[in-house]
Amino acid sequence: MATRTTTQTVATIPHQFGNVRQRQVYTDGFNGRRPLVPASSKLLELQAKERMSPDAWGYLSGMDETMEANIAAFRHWSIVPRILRNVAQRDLSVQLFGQTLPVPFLLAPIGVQKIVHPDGEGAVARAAAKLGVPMIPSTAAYITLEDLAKTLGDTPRWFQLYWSKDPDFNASLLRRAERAGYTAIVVTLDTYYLGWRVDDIQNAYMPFPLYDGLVNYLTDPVFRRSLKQPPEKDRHAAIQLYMEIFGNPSLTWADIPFLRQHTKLPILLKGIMHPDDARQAVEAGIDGIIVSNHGGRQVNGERAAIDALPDIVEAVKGQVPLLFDSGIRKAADAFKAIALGAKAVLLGRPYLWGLALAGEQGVEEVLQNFIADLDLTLALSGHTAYSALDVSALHKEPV
Ligand SMILES: Cc1cc2nc3c(=O)[nH]c(=O)nc-3n(C[C@H](O)[C@H](O)[C@H](O)COP(=O)(O)O)c2cc1C
Ligand SMILES: CCCCCCC(=O)C(=O)O
Repeated sequence: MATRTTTQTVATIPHQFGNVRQRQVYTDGFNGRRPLVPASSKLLELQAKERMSPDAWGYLSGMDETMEANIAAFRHWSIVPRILRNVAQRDLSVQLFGQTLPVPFLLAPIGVQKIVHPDGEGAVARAAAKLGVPMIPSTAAYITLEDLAKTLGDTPRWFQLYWSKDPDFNASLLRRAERAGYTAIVVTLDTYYLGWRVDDIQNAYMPFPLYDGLVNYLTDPVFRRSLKQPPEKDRHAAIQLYMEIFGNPSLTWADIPFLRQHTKLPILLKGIMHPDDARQAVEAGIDGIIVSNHGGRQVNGERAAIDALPDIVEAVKGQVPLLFDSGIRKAADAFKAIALGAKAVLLGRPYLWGLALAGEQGVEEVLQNFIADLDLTLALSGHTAYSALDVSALHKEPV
């Protein structure tokens, strides 16, 4: 099967993938069939919007101002290609926490994916596993972290923790993630409340009453013990408890040791936008930082994430790896974030748009396109490895 061959190609020779895929698209025309998803992220977004229910679309969009700013701000930097540098052999891999990731991106944690497609996270995990692209399942997934781990097989996986008000439940999730072979913990710190999302309010839409989206809670022994009746007997009480404990606005830096006490895995904090917070994270012994404004879904009017990255790079001084997300729509965005100092980036909404359009295969095509674009962008800019990029590959544009 043509797609299967491509898949193996990515896993084994990622440095040539851009050309391979381009040849496949131009000469074989995907074995005579049209692509399932557009290669253009703008078209991908438009088609996904047409396919999705207005409620789900509103939820995915979140807020407008910062989301748009995230994308526009990539224009503050441009790539300056170099020539005659022998770029015939290229390396897309990056080393993180002792692991080699085949490509410099991971799939961002995104909750409640079944609102987009009935196969939800399962389809995403299968596509990720085919291509060996690392995935970060959300606490708020529709499929348990254990089942997603089985689907992912050898593909690197990190677990995203929503740090709830119940310490025993948090400890239980961390234990489960370790047992299920996750190799890092991503603690999201910008979502103790959901932001003021006007589309959801207008549509009277919030996905969290969807009982099925709480499987990591419903299957957890600690969560179950806190209920008077099993959730299967009293769904309402389970949902109430979930809503009560989901976010913890009382957390402070003094709580960070709790994480260390309950996991041996590398811990990354997601949602850092201020250099002082980055410094404090390093002082607290955190292993990595994800510079992110949650895709502009939490604080409308917030600074574009890519604009926050250089100051954080400066503050952290290479003491721990930095990752980046919020607004990555094409390889050039990833290239810029990595040249500015991120080790790797998290891909967010675009893979959900692929999911909305064509399930597992849609996600797979989005990822293939992204990898091919990454490879060609590297080659045509005159570089051979993402791990060796630095800010000299960019020009800062006057704003
Ligand atoms: C629908 C949706 C749900 C999300 N759910 C989570 C989540 O469960 N946990 C989390 O840490 N981040 C979550 N995020 C944020 C993403 O991890 C990531 O930060 C964001 O999508 C990046 O912005 P971008 O998609 O515009 O590139 C979600 C984002 C979206 C769009
Ligand atoms: C149904 C649970 C909501 C989890 C939060 C998902 C999220 O992070 C988001 O931005 O939305």
